[in-house]
Formats: sequence, C-alpha cells, structure tokens
Amino acid sequence: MDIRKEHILVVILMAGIIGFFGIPHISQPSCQPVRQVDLDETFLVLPRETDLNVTFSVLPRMSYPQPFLDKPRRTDVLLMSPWLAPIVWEGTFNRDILNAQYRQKNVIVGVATFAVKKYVRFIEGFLGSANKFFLSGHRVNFYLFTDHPEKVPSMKLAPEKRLFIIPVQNYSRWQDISMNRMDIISSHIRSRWRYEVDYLYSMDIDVQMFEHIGVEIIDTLVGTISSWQYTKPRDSNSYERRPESRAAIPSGEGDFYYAASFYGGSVSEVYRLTTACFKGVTEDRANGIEAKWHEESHLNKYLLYHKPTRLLSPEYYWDEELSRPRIVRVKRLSSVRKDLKEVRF
Ligand SMILES: CC(=O)N[C@H]1[C@@H](OP(=O)(O)OP(=O)(O)OC[C@H]2O[C@@H](n3ccc(=O)[nH]c3=O)[C@H](O)[C@@H]2O)O[C@H](CO)[C@H](O)[C@@H]1O
Ligand SMILES: [Mn+2]
Repeated sequence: MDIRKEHILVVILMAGIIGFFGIPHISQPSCQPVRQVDLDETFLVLPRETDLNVTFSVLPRMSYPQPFLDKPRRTDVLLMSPWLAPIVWEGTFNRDILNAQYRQKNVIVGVATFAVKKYVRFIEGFLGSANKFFLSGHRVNFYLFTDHPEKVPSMKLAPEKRLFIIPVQNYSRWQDISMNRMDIISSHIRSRWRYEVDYLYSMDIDVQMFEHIGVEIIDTLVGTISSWQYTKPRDSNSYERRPESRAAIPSGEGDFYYAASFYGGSVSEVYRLTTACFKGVTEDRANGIEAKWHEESHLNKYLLYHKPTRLLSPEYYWDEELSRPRIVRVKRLSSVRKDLKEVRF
C-alpha cells in the first residue's frame, strides 16, 4: 500500500470514528477544577491561608503528664461526636500545649458582637471579662456593632486586643436585631474581615466570662451545645419542625441543640454559615413565617447538615438560670440575668 492510500484510509477511519462517537473531548486534567464550585464558594481564598512558606518550627520542650490510650481523662461525658469532632470539656486538654502550637501560627481571631438599644448596658461586663479571659495572650479583634457608639465606655485593653466600634442601625423588633446579625456578619466578612482575621466568632453581648476560654475553641466550624437542652431527646429539643420554614428539621433528625450565642470557625466557613442562615431568614420572611427561635433555628439546621468540626460543651455558654450539674465542672461563660420585658423594649 503506498503512502497516499494509507492517508486516505486513516482519514476515512477517523471520519467513521468521529461520526460514530462525536468529536473526542480533549481533557486537561491538570488545569480543570476537580469539582464545579460556584463563585461564592471560591472567592474566599484568604491571603493568610495561601502562605506557602515552608517553615520547620518545632514545639518547645515541655513537661506534662503522659497520655495513655487506656486512661481516658474523663469517662463521665461524651468526648467525641459520632462524626469524630471533639467535644471540649474541662479536664480533657492541656492548654499549654495548645498555646505553644498557636503562638507559632500567630493567628488573629475576630469576635463579632452587637449592643443595640438597651443592650449597650452589657458592653462593659462583656469587654472587661473578655479582655481578661478570652484568648488571653493571643491576638483578638473585637468588632462591636452598636447604634450608640457614644455610649461605649472607654476601656484599656491588653496590647494584643483591639476594639473596633461599628455603627449599625436598630430595628423596632428585637427578633430582627438578633436575626440580622447573620446578614451583617456575612457582609463584613466579604468586605473586610477576610483580609483581617483568620477565625471569627459571633457572641451575644449579654454574657460574662468567668474562666479562660482559650485556643481550644479554635477550629474550622465550631458550635456550642446549649446548656438548656444537652440531655434532651432530639424530638423534644427546640428545633423548628414546621416544614413551611426554611429552618425546619424533620422529626427524627438532629444531633445536639446549638446556641446561637456563641459559634464560629474559619472566616470562610462562618461566611458560608451566616450567608446560608440569612438566606433562610429572608425566604421565611417572604413566606410570612418566622422560625421558632429565629436565627438560632436556622443555625441548628445548618449545623445538622454541615457538621461542626469541633463542639464546645455547655461550659462555654452556661445559662445563669440553671443549676449546674456535676459534669459541668467550670462555668467559663454565662448569660447575664436580664428582665426580658424591660431590656428588649
Ligand atoms: C442562649 C441562646 O440560645 N441565645 C439565643 C436566644 O437568646 P437570648 O434570649 O439570649 O437573646 P438576646 O436577647 O441576648 O438577643 C441576642 C443578641 O442580639 C443582640 N441584641 C438583641 C436585642 C436588642 O434589643 N439588642 C441587641 O443588641 C445582643 O447582642 C444579644 O445578645 O435567642 C435569640 C434569638 O431568638 C438568639 O438566637 C440568641 O443567640
Ligand atoms: Mn443572649
């Protein structure tokens, strides 16, 4: 067979293949994204997270009790969720080791808190106790939203702590103040915080800290188990069960009941959480329904289907009205008693 005949045969063969299978797809495995992600998921590539410097830092030599696999530090409480997220309890960790690890990372943690209308009265107790007990020795930016910036008391904070006062409008209904926190946090992450902090926590202002809350709270997605409902069966918890609400959790589902007073995680995870929860709030508003516990109901739904990577035990939000059981050895943070009727109106 001469060369020209060979060419013609190859061309006929190719045409047959193309005719039968279509034009072959030329794949570029090294350049193609592994999965289809929408822009909202990808925009948060944080400059601080893309630092590829290879540093071989080692921990300092430390002396501490040896861990043994057959000697659990606590046997009276659940230490791990069924999806292997640690549940943080007093007596289960060594803060010196954690501090040594985190000092090397030099992380900055943001705290978003709101003091609108009469809640300005809680600022001093919150900031005073957080200055002493919250991530002591680590860099923290407090972002305080208020409609009364002039009422923020001047306070001397530790050198590694900074306070940013951000004016915010008020709403006539306290429920709207509480729910809109999700939207405000989400938009501040987008415009600013993604450049400023590594982790972000949202906290109620009507709380005080009594013991250290350290780097043991830091992880990608963190929820706090409510002090009201940590032993209740899931079907008697306060989840929103009405299917008409976007916060609805079907009966028979639910892990823990999480408090909206204290949650957080990496900036990108908190962005996803607050954006999704506020979308739920907005859709409920359009449908003329409000979830049973407002944004807390939406938070509970979110954390059911996006499992937290770390859970804080009720030590991290103990309700002042409850008497403390033996398993809650430490009251690290607690709500301040308030006359609901007086303070919300
Ligand atoms: C322990 C717990 O589960 N707490 C939740 C529960 O709490 P609470 O009863 O603790 O709600 P709350 O009155 O503390 O309101 C939540 C937060 O919104 C802010 N605020 C509220 C009203 C106001 O007039 N001014 C103001 O600044 C403030 O930061 C406050 O701490 O229910 C609320 C909404 O149903 C939120 O989900 C809370 O996180
Ligand atoms: Mn509160």
